[in-house]
Parts: sequence; C-alpha cells; structure tokens
Amino acid sequence: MKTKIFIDGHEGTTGLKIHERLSLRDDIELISIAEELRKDPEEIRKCMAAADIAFLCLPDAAAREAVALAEGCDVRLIDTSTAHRTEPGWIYGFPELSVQQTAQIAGSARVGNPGCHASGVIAIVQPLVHAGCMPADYPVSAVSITGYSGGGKKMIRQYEEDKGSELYSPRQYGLSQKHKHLKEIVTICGLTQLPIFSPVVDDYYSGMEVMIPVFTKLLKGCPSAEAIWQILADHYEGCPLVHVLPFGEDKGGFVGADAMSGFDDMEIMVAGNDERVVITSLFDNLGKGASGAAIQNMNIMLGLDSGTGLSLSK
Ligand SMILES: NC(=O)C1=CN([C@@H]2O[C@H](COP(=O)(O)OP(=O)(O)OC[C@H]3O[C@@H](n4cnc5c(N)ncnc54)[C@H](OP(=O)(O)O)[C@@H]3O)[C@@H](O)[C@H]2O)C=CC1
Ligand SMILES: CC(=O)N[C@@H](CCC(=O)OP(=O)(O)O)C(=O)O
Repeated sequence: MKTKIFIDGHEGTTGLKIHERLSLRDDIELISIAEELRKDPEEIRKCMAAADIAFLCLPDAAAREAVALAEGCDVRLIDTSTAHRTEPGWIYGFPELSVQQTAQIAGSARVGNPGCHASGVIAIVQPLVHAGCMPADYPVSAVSITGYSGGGKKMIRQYEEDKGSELYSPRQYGLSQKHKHLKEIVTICGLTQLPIFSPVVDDYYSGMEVMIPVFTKLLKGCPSAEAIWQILADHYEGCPLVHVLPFGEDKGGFVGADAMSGFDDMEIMVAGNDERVVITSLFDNLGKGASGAAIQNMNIMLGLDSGTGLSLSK
C-alpha cells in the first residue's frame, strides 16, 4: 500500500522541492489540495486527516496553526519551519547526531526539521562537544554563506527581478546576533554560551558553506588538525548523507559555497595547521538544509533506507 503524503505549503520553495522528489516515487501517494483552497483551514484539516505523514513547509505562524489543525488526526508531522525544533514533544530531525536520535525520529509523530544554517554548524560542533574535545563553553564563531533561495519565494523574486542593483555582492545579515537558528544550535550541541553567528546571503540560487574557525589550544588536550578530523571522520563513518573529506583535501585551495547545490548530502572539510583550523560544511540549503533532510526524515519514519538510495547524492 502506498504511503499517503500531504505537503502543506507545496507551492513554496521547500514544499515544491519535496513535491518534485516525491512525485517521482511509486511508493508514495501525494494528497493534493485545490489551489484556491490551499490556505483554507477546513480543507487543510481534511488533507491532514487523510495523510500518513504531512510536511509543513510554511512560515512559523502558519506551521503552528497547521499543528493545531492536525490535532486528533493520526497524521505524523515533519515541520520544516523554526516553530517546533526545540519544543517539548518534538524530535530534532538530524539523524546523524546519534543512533539513538535516528531511532527517536523513526518512532516519532512530530519531527522538527533542522534549520539550514543550523545544520552546517551542528554537523561540525556537536560531534566535537560530544567527544569531549570542544568544551561546552567554547566561544564558537561561525560564518555561513547561503544562496538566495534560503530566503524563500520573496527573496528569490527580489534577487531574480533586481539584477544590476546592490544585490550582486555577498550581503552579511543577522547583525544583532539574534538569528533564529541560535536556539537550536546551542540546544542540540549542548553549548553553554551562544556562538557568534554571521550569515551571508549571496547572488546565486542555492548552496551553503559554513565555516567554523578553531584555535586548537582552546580545545581539550590541544589536538592536532588531524586529530580533530579523526573525531569527525569516526562520527560520520557509515552515514550515507554526511561525508568527511580525506584529511588534507582542500578542493584545489578554493571552496565554492555552491559546490553541493542540487544534492542532498553534506561534505565536511578540516583544513589549516595544528594551531589554527577551519572546519567547513558544504551542502545545499534546499537539500540537507531543508527538503532533502525532510525526505531523509520521512524515509527513516517509514523504516526505509535513510540514505542516498532515495535521495539525490553527489
Ligand atoms: N528556503 C530555505 O532554504 C529553507 C526554508 N526553511 C523553512 O521552510 C519553511 C518554508 O520556507 P520556504 O519554502 O523557503 O518559504 P516560501 O515563502 O518559499 O514558501 C512558503 C509557502 O507557504 C505558503 N503559505 C503561507 N501561509 C500559508 C498558510 N497559512 N497556509 C498554507 N500555505 C501558506 C506560501 O504561500 P504563497 O505561495 O501564497 O506565498 C508559500 O507557498 C519556512 O518556515 C522556512 O523557514 C527551512 C530551511 C531552509
Ligand atoms: C537567506 C535567508 O534569509 N535565510 C534564512 C534561513 C532559511 C530559513 O528559512 O530558515 P530555517 O532554516 O530556520 O527555516 C535566514 O537566515 O533566516
């Protein structure tokens, strides 16, 4: 029997990508909603009631309303918004955190899909904290470059209709250090102080590069760059969607922030020397940063292969 899926917000950037992927699968039946009724609460509720799993690809407020509409239905939810990621009763949808995390996602009816910038930071910091290498009070600092699709339909329109203006160069934002992903970053990594987080949006469609500089003397035992690499390589061994590049691999000395655009997997690179190291994660904000991760979580919830077999891998 096919799994019935409803995508609330299927006309948005994240929803469209999920729709595109799932419409190619013959184990899935997509529940459709009439264009003129796609924001109608009664109609949404009917679709929820008919679905096994619903993806919420909505702004935060609409995602909260959608969860209320799903009350009393058997449907399992994967919310791609920021609304529930650290809420009680919700499981954070980054299965690579641990075997236990994967098992919790598999059994959950409420999964909060990670934030795009947050995914890149957490992928680097959480294994180092968990291994006892990075102290919980380490002053983490991260720069994260994203393509403009990270801002959804509105920002895509802004960039694609506004060529020739100031939008041609990278633009730093989140200047007040209150970015919405900070909460999930500290919570999931187990950090005791907020990182300095500098997001940058640039004039290309999709792809992310998160860079975290590390002074090795501030880590436990002053590990070498290779020892840091080894912790990450061990942590991600066997993970189908997160790959730690061989130690010393530097992509020719130039790392493009859109290197993983169009793919669902993430690459992690450790570069530098034994005093100063930069750890980088590369992925697609719409892949492992949103729709690809959401499908990965759905696969796990359905007991299917969580990896590349059903995703788009480089
Ligand atoms: N873009 C990205 O890289 C990432 C996005 N996300 C998250 O995913 C969620 C969706 O983002 P994104 O796809 O980028 O946003 P978009 O703006 O591209 O899409 C949002 C969609 O939601 C629809 N919508 C708004 N309100 C309602 C409602 N009440 N009922 C039904 N549909 C509604 C919009 O309708 P309309 O078409 O009429 O505007 C639009 O189609 C957000 O919470 C975002 O934070 C997470 C990770 C990365
Ligand atoms: C370029 C841009 O504005 N990007 C958004 C992040 C993408 C997003 O929608 O945030 P979630 O991953 O939490 O859903 C931002 O930084 O707020």
